[in-house]
Amino acid sequence: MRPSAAPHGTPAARLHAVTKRYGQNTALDGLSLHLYPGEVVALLGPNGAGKTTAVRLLLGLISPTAGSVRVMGRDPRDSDARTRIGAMLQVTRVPEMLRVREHIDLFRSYYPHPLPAAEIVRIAKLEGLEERMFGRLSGGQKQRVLFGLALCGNPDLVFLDEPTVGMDIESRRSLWDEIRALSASGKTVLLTTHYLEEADMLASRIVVVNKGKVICEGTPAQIKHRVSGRRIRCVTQLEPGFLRSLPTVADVQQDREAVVVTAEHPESVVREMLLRDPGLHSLEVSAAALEDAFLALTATDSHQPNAAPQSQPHS
Ligand SMILES: Nc1ncnc2c1ncn2[C@@H]1O[C@H](COP(=O)(O)OP(=O)(O)OP(=O)(O)O)[C@@H](O)[C@H]1O
Repeated sequence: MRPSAAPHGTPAARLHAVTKRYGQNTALDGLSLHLYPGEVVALLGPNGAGKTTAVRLLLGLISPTAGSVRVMGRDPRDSDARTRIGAMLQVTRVPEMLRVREHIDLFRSYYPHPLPAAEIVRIAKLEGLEERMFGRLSGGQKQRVLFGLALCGNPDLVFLDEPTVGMDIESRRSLWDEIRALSASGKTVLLTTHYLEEADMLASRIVVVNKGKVICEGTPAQIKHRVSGRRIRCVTQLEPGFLRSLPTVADVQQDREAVVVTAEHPESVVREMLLRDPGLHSLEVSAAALEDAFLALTATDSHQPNAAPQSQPHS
């Protein structure tokens, strides 16, 4: 079972009331984020929300304008902190002409207590690829190498930025298993992803960020619960404006030829829709998904720029 969303104890890493400005642009606005040992935390948010900025601060690559950043109780630029962190970033570039084995050996040499190379090969499923040049690997294989390199120093804290981009379903699922194994062994994982299914499957806690602030956090189930109601999906001639006027309808979205209506009481909404449009077809009613919750949360926040953050910071 996954841990609860209310961890406690000493955080492995924390951002406390952090503001980060780039000139006039406020990327993070008083954001607090605590990561506890054994957690897989998914940081979600629309483009430009501040996710990368938060990760770059925790990696010590940039400094906060205000607030404090700590990794293992230290400044993240401190070498003791840095050697306990592993990162797989979208921007990670490694020489194309080095072989996989050479990359692993090189990365292992940066750390005082590296994992054995064979262990990296096993965890990242690189068997048979050791002698291949990095530049000759497929996109998904490159991702697996970068995952392996992030683990070379046997880190306590691992940052994974969109780790399964470009992977086929089998590789994605096997990487999820490895990420679960990392957290089961007490390591802390911070994951950013645009695949909400990935956050749903992996995260013990989801932190939703928008415009540099935490707008919501909790287990995937708690986040989904924030969107009460269910999803009605069907193909209909009825106008979105009319659908929005029906009792308990919270949201109406077009999805290709279908319309997706979120409503507290789908039965009465469906009844009314069928009455008004006898040609309505392809009807499905399902529970709200994480995607619905995410869209509803970030949309509400966009409409209310001064909405109070709803996180529950840990002291
Ligand atoms: N070096 C920089 N100089 C100026 N502005 C920046 C810089 N880096 C980020 N920003 C701005 O800060 C805000 C947050 O950016 P950030 O990259 O942290 O968002 P993100 O949530 O990671 O987005 P995405 O999902 O698109 O990667 C954005 O408005 C971005 O344009």
